[in-house]
Amino acid sequence: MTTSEIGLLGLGTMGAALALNIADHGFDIAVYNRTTAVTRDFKRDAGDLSDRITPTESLQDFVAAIAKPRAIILMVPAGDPVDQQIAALRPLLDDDDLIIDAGNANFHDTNRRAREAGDKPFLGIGVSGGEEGARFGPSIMGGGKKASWDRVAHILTAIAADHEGTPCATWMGEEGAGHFVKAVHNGIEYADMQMIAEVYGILRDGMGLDNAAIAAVFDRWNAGPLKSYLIEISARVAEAKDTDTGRPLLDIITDAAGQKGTGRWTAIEAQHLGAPVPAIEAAVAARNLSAARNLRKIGEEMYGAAPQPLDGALSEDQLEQALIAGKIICYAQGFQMISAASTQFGWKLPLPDIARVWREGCIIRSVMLDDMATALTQTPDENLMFAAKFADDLKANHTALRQVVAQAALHGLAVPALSSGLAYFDTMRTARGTANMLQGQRDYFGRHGFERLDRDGKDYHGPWAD
Ligand SMILES: NC(=O)C1=CN([C@@H]2O[C@H](COP(=O)(O)OP(=O)(O)OC[C@H]3O[C@@H](n4cnc5c(N)ncnc54)[C@H](OP(=O)(O)O)[C@@H]3O)[C@@H](O)[C@H]2O)C=CC1
Ligand SMILES: O=C(CO)[C@H](O)[C@H](O)COP(=O)(O)O
Repeated sequence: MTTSEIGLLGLGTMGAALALNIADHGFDIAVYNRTTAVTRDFKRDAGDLSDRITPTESLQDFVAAIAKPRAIILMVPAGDPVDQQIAALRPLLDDDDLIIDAGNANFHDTNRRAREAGDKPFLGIGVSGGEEGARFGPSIMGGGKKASWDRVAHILTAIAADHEGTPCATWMGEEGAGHFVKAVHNGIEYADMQMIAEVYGILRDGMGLDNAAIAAVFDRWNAGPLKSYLIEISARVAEAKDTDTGRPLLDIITDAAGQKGTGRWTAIEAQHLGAPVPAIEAAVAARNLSAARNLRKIGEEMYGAAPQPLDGALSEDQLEQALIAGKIICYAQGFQMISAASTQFGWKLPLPDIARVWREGCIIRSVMLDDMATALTQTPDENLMFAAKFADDLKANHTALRQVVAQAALHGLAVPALSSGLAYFDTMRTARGTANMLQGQRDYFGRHGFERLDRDGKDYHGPWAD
């Protein structure tokens, strides 16, 4: 039997698309799936690529079909399935065979698995782009030993998205570095999506636009500074019709958002790192609250429906500007978090390269990331809000963000991520804040002490100390 250059286990949405992508780039691939019928269907439906695909129906046959030293991609749900598959595979493998977890693992799990693997090669790679990205060019964020990355870099860079000749696949650092960067990517994704959804709510409830008009607004914005995959697909979602009923699809989708955990992990980790990402945290909270549909129904019955028409208080241009400002602020938070993690975990995460691999292939790809890559190349650890290009953009657009948040509040339209972004902006441009009151309170009730502006030293107390 001819042996394949690489193996892939888990032919779900992402695994099947990734396997076809690998085959499409000329690499022979062995595949295995827990449910055998899926493997057979996959081979049957692979068309011209079928010759490059070796389907297998047992782990033993799967391993035997891969050339040594082997490289095996796992594309199964994060958590126990990954541990189960590693445990099942390792006894069948040689010590120099490489296992690559390409799902959305929690980076703490990837750290643990890398340590458990010891000298046996193991990579954790974040893959973004959804099904289409996986099939035709995802963004890939690698973590683990550099030597292991180098063994498969020719395949990963070949299948990755391409931005003007540069592949969107980069090694980020040791152990869970790749999965950490993917988690922050997803956190930014949550905030970006939430801000778009909030603006959709204003267009719908505040301005009374129908779905087709909203799609047209998003399409128009997609030709300007907001040009991005998420704005583009928001237009497609807004204009879609339900194939069964012919009704606008958005009107029949339940207003409760799912989540698999990456946004929540980002918010939790940001708290551990002391690197605040409040827009991302607001987006995670908004998803949680979206699930509380029964409570929201009770609230509406009790208080009356909040959203009120804006009666011309806001223009579409102001909404566009508010989204520009909000987007810069949420990316600034994400990159600050990556910078903090880089120091905390000793990873030396390449911030400009991270912006570069996000320019194509991934869900948060946008024209803005090009300028972010340039800004981060000049000053990698600087808050993007202070980079000249984005400072200019924020100066031009923050007033609109303020007006949108203010008018939304006055008219009962919930905009938690935009509000949080504005509060972050205002906090970060206020040299004399209000935490002096917090320190006074802490000292009053707990003798925690405070610093003074007019003297050196750390442990002063107020007159209540006696
Ligand atoms: N969908 C997306 O847009 C993206 C997903 N990801 C991540 O990629 C990974 C895979 O996601 P996706 O392809 O969407 O998931 P799917 O649910 O479509 O597919 C899951 C695959 O894993 C297999 N599987 C599930 N549980 C086990 C198990 N315990 N042991 C062995 N095999 C198992 C399934 O096999 P079977 O056919 O037998 O059920 C199936 O092949 C996840 O970590 C996800 O978070 C990353 C980026 C984007
Ligand atoms: O990683 C992804 C995109 O980048 C996946 O689509 C992920 O499932 C999205 O997260 P969630 O399911 O929590 O919305």
